[in-house]
Amino acid sequence: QQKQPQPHEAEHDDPISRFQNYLRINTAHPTPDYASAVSYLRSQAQSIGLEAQTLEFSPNKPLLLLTWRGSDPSLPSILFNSHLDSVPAEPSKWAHPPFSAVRTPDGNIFARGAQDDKCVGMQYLEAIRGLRAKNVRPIRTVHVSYVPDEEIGGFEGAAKFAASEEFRGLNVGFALDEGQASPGEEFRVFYADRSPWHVVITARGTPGHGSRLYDNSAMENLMRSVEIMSRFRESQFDVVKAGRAANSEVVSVNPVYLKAGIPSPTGFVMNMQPSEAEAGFDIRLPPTVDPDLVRKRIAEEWAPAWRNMTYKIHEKGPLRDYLGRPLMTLTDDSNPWWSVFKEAIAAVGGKLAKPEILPSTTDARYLRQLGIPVIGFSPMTNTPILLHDHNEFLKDTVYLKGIEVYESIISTLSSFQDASH
Ligand SMILES: CSCC[C@H](NC=O)C(=O)O
Ligand SMILES: [Zn+2]
Ligand SMILES: [Zn+2]
Repeated sequence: QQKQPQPHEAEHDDPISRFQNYLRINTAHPTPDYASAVSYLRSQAQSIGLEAQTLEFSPNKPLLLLTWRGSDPSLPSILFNSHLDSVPAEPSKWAHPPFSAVRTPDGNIFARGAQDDKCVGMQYLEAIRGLRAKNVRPIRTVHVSYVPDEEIGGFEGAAKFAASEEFRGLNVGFALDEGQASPGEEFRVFYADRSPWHVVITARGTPGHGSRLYDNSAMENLMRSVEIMSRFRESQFDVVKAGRAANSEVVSVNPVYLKAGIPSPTGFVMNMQPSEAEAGFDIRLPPTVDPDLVRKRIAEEWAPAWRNMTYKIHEKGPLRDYLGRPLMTLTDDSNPWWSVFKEAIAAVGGKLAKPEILPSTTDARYLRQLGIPVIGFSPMTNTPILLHDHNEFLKDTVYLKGIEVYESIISTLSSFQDASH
């Protein structure tokens, strides 16, 4: 029987309280409190006996790196990554305040970040705490990183970390990063992310009186593009609805803003047709799609110059690794890390779902860009997918099971010996 949450729960020192403490630090954008999060995690690392260093690749954007030294530091290390930041929350839409980390009588812990991804960040630490208590000593060195700014692209966080001398010095052979919750019994695993493009299309055209019918207005030009893009969106979605591809295996094109009109003190001028109109789209490309074909489609169909359109493609991160290969981690027996990972899951009675492409995007892409194999994984079974949603929560028993899963993963991976890896 769970007790009602009490304000003094933060004083307790058990895995759930420590998770709640981390969740209560407001690291939501646009003003994430990174300093408090890093200071809390450093104190946890110290109580476990891990080495800690804070790196700062951009001012006020600290990155915490913890290290559990292995007995054979010549072997490539293993990295467990998570991000410090969260997306914002609208408190009025939540049943419990988003930074209260309230635990309800049925064990659900409500907080922004409970699934994305403060759970894994703390579970890594709890697993290491548990292993050290059992006197396990890793052969490979284990690193745990807490990076800023994942939710806004990772450009000042993981991207700079991956490009740094410090990172090169870690000699990372394999990494784990966040995944997504699984509503069923099987753990979901992700071998790739989709790459985000933010695309802005702008139409120009003839201005004129609101009563006139004429060709080539900016609005007409923009709306024609929006129709064409909507049709493409539908065609991709149809493939998913027909069961021929997963959501994350097609190109998603979603309009996110429309901007046009001539402002007036009371809203917009209603009897003038504007000379400029703009729309913004969130586009996601699976690694299996040729980006040049999408570029061509944008240039020729979605924003053609002959319809007085211009466009900007903001590519948010890399699409290929340093050898020009799509950013995918092999999940077959040719990748020994994958086999060892599978073993570790089976050892705690876990079932793995068929590996998937993540519909969204994580910092894993910056590591895969370096050729490092990365698996996206957040051990949450029987859990609704609530990342970025209202009332994000994680059940206490699911959280605790995840610690056990990581104990198995960390001990198995860190004791894996193979001459060529
Ligand atoms: C521009 S990169 C954005 C990264 C972000 N990550 C998680 O939600 C996402 O939108 O997928
Ligand atoms: Zn995340
Ligand atoms: Zn997120």
